[in-house]
Amino acid sequence: MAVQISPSILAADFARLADEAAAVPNADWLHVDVMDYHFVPNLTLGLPVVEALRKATATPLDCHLMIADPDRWAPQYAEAGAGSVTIHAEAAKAPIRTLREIRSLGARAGLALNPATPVEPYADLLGEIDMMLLMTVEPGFGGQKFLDVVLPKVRRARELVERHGGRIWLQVDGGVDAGTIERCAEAGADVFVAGSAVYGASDPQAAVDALRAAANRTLAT
Ligand SMILES: O=C(CO)[C@H](O)[C@H](O)COP(=O)(O)O
Ligand SMILES: [Fe+2]
Repeated sequence: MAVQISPSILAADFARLADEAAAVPNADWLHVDVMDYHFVPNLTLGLPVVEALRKATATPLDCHLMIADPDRWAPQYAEAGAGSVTIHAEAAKAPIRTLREIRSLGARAGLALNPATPVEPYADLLGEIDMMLLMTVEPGFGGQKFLDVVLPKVRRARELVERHGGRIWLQVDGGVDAGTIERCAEAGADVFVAGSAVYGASDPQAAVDALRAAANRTLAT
């Protein structure tokens, strides 16, 4: 399992996004939280910003759509050049069609589950996805406290993914920092989103390196 770190620009300075992307050249992805005031009680950014970011950085964009109608909008994020597009299981009405469309447009397809959404009902969809995102906070805001209660689900998701061939990435998102990343890695996550822990640090690049080292240490033991 190769550890990947995806800094969330939700915690970056929105007035200086190109500089903030350049501040983490060692990141595997840039995590882009799209919120629409409907699926979550917050509003962030949408397609025009993703299109602009795409031109401003070579780091692939990991778009996390917290929107009420992902079936309608997700393909456009793939068309805008996102390397990965993740939709929420709680919001999608036609997840199989939408996940297939994302893939057909050349992006990786992700399925996200809120903290209280069980993973087992989605076991049959593993063939349709490249990544599963397990929320470790309630979606909507950065800087929240990590929910330990999700860790057993991370373990169960890892077992399902392994039974399916181990090809699917397992991402955790929310409250991931130097104090929680080891528990996530130990439970089986391999892609780590970190907002405050990266952009709240005085040296975001060093914070990415430290998170990666902590996750790798856990996987080595
Ligand atoms: O999807 C999200 C919130 O809905 C964010 O990606 C997440 O909260 C990252 O921020 P932090 O690391 O500060 O918790
Ligand atoms: Fe996110």
